Amino acid sequence: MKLPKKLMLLGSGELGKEFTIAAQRLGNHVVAVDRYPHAPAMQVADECEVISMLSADDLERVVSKHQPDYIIPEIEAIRTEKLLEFEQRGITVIPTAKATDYTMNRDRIRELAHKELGVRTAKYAYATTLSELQSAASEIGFPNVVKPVMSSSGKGQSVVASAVEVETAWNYAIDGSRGDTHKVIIEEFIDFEIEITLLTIKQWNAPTIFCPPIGHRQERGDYQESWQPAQIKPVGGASRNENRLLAAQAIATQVTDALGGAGIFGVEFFITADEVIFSELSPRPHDTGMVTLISQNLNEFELHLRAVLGLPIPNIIQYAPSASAVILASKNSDLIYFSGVADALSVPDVDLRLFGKPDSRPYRRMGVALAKAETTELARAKAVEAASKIEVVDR
Ligand SMILES: Nc1ncnc2c1ncn2[C@@H]1O[C@H](COP(=O)(O)OP(=O)(O)OP(=O)(O)O)[C@@H](O)[C@H]1O
Ligand SMILES: NCC(=O)N[C@@H]1O[C@H](COP(=O)([O-])[O-])[C@@H](O)[C@H]1O
Ligand SMILES: [Mg+2]
Repeated sequence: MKLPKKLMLLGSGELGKEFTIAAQRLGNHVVAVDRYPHAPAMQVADECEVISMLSADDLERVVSKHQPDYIIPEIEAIRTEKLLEFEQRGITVIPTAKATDYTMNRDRIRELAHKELGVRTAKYAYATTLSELQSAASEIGFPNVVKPVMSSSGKGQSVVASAVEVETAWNYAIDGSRGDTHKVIIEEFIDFEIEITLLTIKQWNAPTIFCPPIGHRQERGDYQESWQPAQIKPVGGASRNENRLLAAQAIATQVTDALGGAGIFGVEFFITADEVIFSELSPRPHDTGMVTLISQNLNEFELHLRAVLGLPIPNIIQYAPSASAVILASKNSDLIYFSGVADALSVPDVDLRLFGKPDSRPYRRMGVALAKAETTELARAKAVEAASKIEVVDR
C-alpha cells in the first residue's frame, strides 16, 4: 500500500477535524465536506466542499470531481443509498455503506442487534401516530424514553414519566426528527449504574481490539462529561466486573462483525447491576471518545485512520485516568470568542480543544476540556473545572 491516499470526509465537525489532523500527519490528502463553510475540519483539510449531504446529486458531483480512494462519513445524516452506489463503483466507504445505512435510523440497527443477533436491548416499540405511541407507552410502561428514529445528539428525545406526558413527547419527537419521517421509537427506561462507550476497532486483516471503556454522563440526550477507564462497579466481586466488560466486548464484536468493513466504532451500553444492555453505535469516532485526545498513545482518530488504511496498531496504552468535559454555547452568535483560556490552562495536565465553529446556538458544543490525574474522579473534577472557566462570548 502506498500513501498518500485521498480521503473524503462527509461531515466536518470537531470529530472530523481531529481525524483530518491524524490523516495529514501520515501524509494523506483530505477533502472535507459539510453543509456550511468554515466547518472545523475544513480549517485543516487540503480542500473543502459545501453541499447538502442528503442530496444524491450533490454527493455525485463532489465524488466525481475529487475521485477519493475512501469516503469517510463523520455524521449520520447522509444520503446513504448513494454511498451503497459509490461502494458498488469501487470506492471504499468506511466502515461499509451498509453500516452507515443501518445506523442512520435507530430502527434498522435495533432490528439487526435485537432481532437478527439476539442481543439484549431495552424493551422497545415503534409508533407513527400519537395513538400508536399511546398504546405502545401503556405496553412498555413508565417511565419510558421517546426518540425520533432519525435524530442524533438527543434531538427530539424525552423521558416520559406518565400517560399525560405522551402527547408532549410525541410533538417534541416529531419536531426534533431529521427528514420528514414521522416514526418514533419508545424504549423502556433503563435505570443503569453507568453507561459506557466501548471504542471498538475493527481491522481489515487483524482481530478486533478495544480501548479501555469510557464512562459518560448525558443531559438532554447529549454528552456532558466522559472519563476513562469507566469503573464498572464490582458488584459480586472483581471477577463479575471483568465479566461485564467481556460481555460488552463480545456484543461489540458481534454487532460490528455483522456490519463489516474496518474502522473505529463507538458502541454504547447501559450497565446495570446484572446486565449489559446494548444501546446503539456510531460506525465512526464517538464524541465521548474525545477523552482519548489526552488519555491514550493513539487517540480514537489515529486508531480510526490506521484501521481504515490497514496500518498496524501494535498497542493501545492508556497513560493515566482521564476525562473530558464539554464547553457549550448559551446563545446564538456569529462572533465567537472564548474567555478564561489562560485560567483553564494554568492547571497541569489540562488541555483544551476549541473547535473553531463559526457560529453558536444555545447548547452547541464549541469545545472540550481534557484532563489527566491520579484517579478518574480527580480527572473529572479537573476537566469540569477547566470547562467551567471557559466562557463563549461575543463581541
Ligand atoms: N432507554 C433508555 N433508558 C435510559 N436512558 C436512556 C435510554 N435511551 C437513551 N437514554 C439516555 O439518553 C442518551 C442519548 O440517547 P441515544 O444515545 O439513544 O441518543 P443519540 O441522540 O443517538 O445520542 P448520540 O448521537 O449523542 O449518541 C443516552 O446516552 C442515555 O443517557
Ligand atoms: N454525537 C455526534 C457528534 O458529536 N458529532 C460531532 O458533532 C458535529 C456536529 O456539530 P454541530 O451540530 O455543532 O454542527 C459532527 O460533525 C461531529 O463532529
Ligand atoms: Mg448515543
